[in-house]
Order: sequence, then structure tokens, then C-alpha cells
Amino acid sequence: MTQVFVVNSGSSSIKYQLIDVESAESMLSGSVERIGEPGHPANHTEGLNQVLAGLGDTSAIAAVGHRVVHGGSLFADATVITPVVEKAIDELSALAPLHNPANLLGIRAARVALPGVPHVAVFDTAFHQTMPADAYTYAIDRALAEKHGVRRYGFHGTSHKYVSERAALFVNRPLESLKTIVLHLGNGASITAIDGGRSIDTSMGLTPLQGLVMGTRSGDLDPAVLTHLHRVAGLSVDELDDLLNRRSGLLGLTGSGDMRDVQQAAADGDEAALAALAVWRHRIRHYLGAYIAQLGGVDVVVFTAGVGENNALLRRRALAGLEFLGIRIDDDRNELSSRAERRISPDGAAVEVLVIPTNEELEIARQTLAVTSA
Ligand SMILES: Nc1ncnc2c1ncn2[C@@H]1O[C@H](COP(=O)(O)OP(=O)(O)O)[C@@H](O)[C@H]1O
Ligand SMILES: CC(=O)OP(=O)(O)O
Ligand SMILES: [Mg+2]
Repeated sequence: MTQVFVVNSGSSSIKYQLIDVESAESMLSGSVERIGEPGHPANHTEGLNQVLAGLGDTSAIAAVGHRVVHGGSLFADATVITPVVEKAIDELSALAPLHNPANLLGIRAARVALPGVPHVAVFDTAFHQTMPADAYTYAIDRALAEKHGVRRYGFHGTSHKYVSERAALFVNRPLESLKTIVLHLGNGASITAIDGGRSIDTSMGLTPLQGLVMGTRSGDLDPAVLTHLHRVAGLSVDELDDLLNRRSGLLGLTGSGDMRDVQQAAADGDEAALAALAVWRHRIRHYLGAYIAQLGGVDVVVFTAGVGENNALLRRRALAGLEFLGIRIDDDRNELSSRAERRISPDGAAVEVLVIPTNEELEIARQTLAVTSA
């Protein structure tokens, strides 16, 4: 029995699992959520120490897999963590300020608790390294961009990879033949266009700030918003960074960054919440349309992550009115509350619409074992 302990430090949560890789069975799993909010762990170190204290017998653990969000163009594959790798993850923190520091805290805390086994980093960016240059290039001075690694990288790759592979198994068609769009809608959110199993475009960019409206991140805006706010409102670079990463998105529009709160407020008729949901939906449909064009069609649309897996109403609203594209939802199927992989389009629809719970931890465990036993 080969067990891998997986630590997934998200921007607002720590998810962990002890996984028996051969059977794909989860021996232990849990999460610490709403980190930083009142009544919850103050930070990731506190959260992780709680988790590690409850681990019990660790003798069967062969390796520890860590989700690391930004790997730049240095890491196209899972990598055993050495001091050099740790330093690179640290240096990439500037490009993923909500994530890489949390990932590093996780690595350091776990290494103290589990010192005798290899620790492996599995990067969110790796799956998107297949994107063609036309999709990842920003139209700015080429030499400057190259010197500073300024390009689109994309994130949530472990999730997009896992979910698209599960979707192909679910519809019982070869992954190589499918045009798939995965909507990973969590606290952070991104959409990926996957052609035959390869990421060809994704909504996040140089950092996990670009694209969709998220819990606290703005997603897309005209880059001139930054220079404008600097000039007219006197905001410094750090203040702008904080504004767009930590005080925008649903939080900026409504006062809460948690979709559950926003939806409750909208149900109670709160104008700001209703408007925020409309912006959230508009942005999703913008990318959905774009990716159907980039792919030249779509066979499978998949919802995953916190919002995508759990919220039937938001799924319905995201896809409403797209019947002309063959995208339809069966309301009864959609509203069935379940933790299972499921189809929510009607039988015989041109496009399969699925809900596939993501399992970044299982994917991380598999990749961790693959590099440590290679
Ligand atoms: N039933 C639900 N309805 C709407 N949103 C939900 C529901 N359950 C969870 N969420 C949202 O999912 C988010 C967390 O998603 P998750 O994928 O776990 O995020 P992350 O990995 O970025 O921490 C929460 O911020 C919450 O807004
Ligand atoms: C990259 C990213 O946004 O991750 P998360 O959804 O965990 O915040
Ligand atoms: Mg996540």
C-alpha cells in the first residue's frame, strides 16, 4: 500500500487528503475553510498545524505532494522539492501573491511533521504549457516581455487536466477526439479550452488575476485602469495590487467574497448582489463564446470547483439562452443534489454538460508518486 499525503493550500482554504494511490482511495480527507475570516484559523500555518496534528499514524506515507500555484516556465512537470526548487517557488511569489506564499508555508510545515519522505511540488501552470504562442503572447514589447517572463501561464491546470480526463471517461469517448471547455468556478475561477486533451487557451494569465470575476479578484479589466487610478486617485503599486487581488471581484462589488453570501443577498433582493451576479455571468459567457470559436465547436462543457459543483441556479444562469449552440440543461438533473459525477444536459443534446467534482489531490498524489518512483 503506497500512501501519499497531499496538501492543497488554496487562497482561502487548505484541503488535504491521505490517498492510497493504487486504489485511488482516500484514507483521510478534510479541509480548513474561510482562512482569515473571524472564527476560523488566522492563517495557513495555523490551519495546517491543526491538520497535521490530527494525522495519526504516518508510517505508510511514501511521499507528500504539494499543490504549488505558479511554476512560471521553469516547471512543466511535477518536481521533487529541493532548496533550489523552494527558492524558485519563493521567487515566483510576486506573480501569485495569494498562493505561492501559502503553498510555501504548507511545504515548510509539512516537512517538519513528515521529514523522512520526499516532498513534491505539482504546479497549477504545468498543464497549460501546451498553449500555443498565439494564445499565451501579450502584444507588448517582445524583448521586455521575454526578459521578464511576461506571458500568459494559466492556472488550476491540475484541476482542468483531471476534470477533462474524467469527463472523457464519463461520456465514454476518447479524450483525443473531444473539444472540452472546463469551467473551474471556485474562490479563484478560470475557464480552459481543451482540444484533444491539450490546453489551448485559458482565462488566467501571467498571474491568477486575469479572466473571470472571482471571490476577491477583479478578473479582466482595461490595463489603463491601473495607470488611471494611479494618476487620479494616487494609488501606489502595492495599493493597486491589493485592490485588484484582495478587495475586488464579488467582495468589491457586494462586500462579501463568498458566493454563498452573495447568492443569499441576491435572493433577498439586494441590488448590489444582483448586479454582481450579472457581471459574474456576463464574464463567463464572454469566455465560453470565445472558446467555442477557438476550438471550432464544443462537445463537452464541464462545471467544477466550489461554485460549479454546488450551485444549480448559477449553473443554469451561466448557460441560459445558449440552446442555439446545442448547449442545454435539464432542470431536474441540474437540481439533483449529489457529490457524484453527473450529466445535467438532456439525453441526446448536441453538447454534453457535466458536473465533475474536481480532485486536485488525487491528481497530485498520482504525479507525486510518478516522480518519486521514477
Ligand atoms: N452551495 C454553494 N453555492 C455557491 N457557492 C458555493 C457553494 N459552496 C461553495 N461555494 C463557493 O465555493 C468557493 C470555494 O470554492 P473552492 O473551489 O473550494 O475554492 P478555493 O479552492 O479557491 O479555496 C467559496 O468561496 C464559495 O463561495
Ligand atoms: C490559482 C487559483 O486561483 O487558485 P484558487 O482557486 O485555489 O484560489
Ligand atoms: Mg481551488
